[in-house]
Amino acid sequence: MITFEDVTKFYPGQDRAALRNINLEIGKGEFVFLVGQSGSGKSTFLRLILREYRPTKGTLYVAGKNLTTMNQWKVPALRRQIGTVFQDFRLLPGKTVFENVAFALQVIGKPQRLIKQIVPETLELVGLAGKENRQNEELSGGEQQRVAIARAFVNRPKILIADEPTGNLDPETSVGIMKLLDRINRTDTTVIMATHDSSIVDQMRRRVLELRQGELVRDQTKGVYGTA
Ligand SMILES: Nc1ncnc2c1ncn2[C@@H]1O[C@H](COP(=O)(O)OP(=O)(O)OP(=O)(O)O)[C@@H](O)[C@H]1O
Repeated sequence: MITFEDVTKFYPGQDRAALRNINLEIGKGEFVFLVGQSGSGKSTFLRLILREYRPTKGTLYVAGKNLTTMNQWKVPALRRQIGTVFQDFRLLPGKTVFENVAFALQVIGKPQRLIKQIVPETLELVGLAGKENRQNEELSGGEQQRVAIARAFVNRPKILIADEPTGNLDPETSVGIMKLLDRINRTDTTVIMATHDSSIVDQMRRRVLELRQGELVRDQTKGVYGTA
């Protein structure tokens, strides 16, 4: 699903690479944790997959496409196959739960009839049935993150990218969010999650990729957090 072939990324004006000679493959339906200290390159890794940047060197394939050579006009189609979830939820303010999730389908031109069917199904999946008409501001942090996950998943993307999704949540709420990501992963969605949450990585025992100063220093199946 994702292949990095000797990928290096320099930001303009930087003399140290943010990512250096990354080689790895992530298969369909895998669950991968991306760990490493602040500045080790995790966000850069995720942003390359989203084609927010191109590699400076090397080749990156995502969902069968070569992102290094992909034309800019094809990027929206790529991004429709990748759901994204962030630490700070990024919901549309002043909108209801239903509207936040429906919006993701409206912007890609799905008919209203379909939206009325799919949104409630997805809200049920994430444990928010009955809360369709709540405003974001009336939700707990964990509930807001569930809305964000519903929005990311409502179009059934092949890949879900989660950048510190539990970073603003207490441990108990975080466990609920991880159960949800696990459930989504079991639908054969590839999940890549950057995190500093050692207890979650240690509990889940999934593949762990560790970056250190832009280099891949560990690729461990059923791994642990294990970074200082
Ligand atoms: N837009 C940018 N321009 C220049 N340098 C950047 C830019 N974004 C990131 N960097 C640099 O690239 C390196 C990797 O940063 P990156 O944000 O990928 O790390 P990270 O592991 O995601 O960190 P964190 O855990 O704090 O989010 C750092 O040295 C950072 O300063």
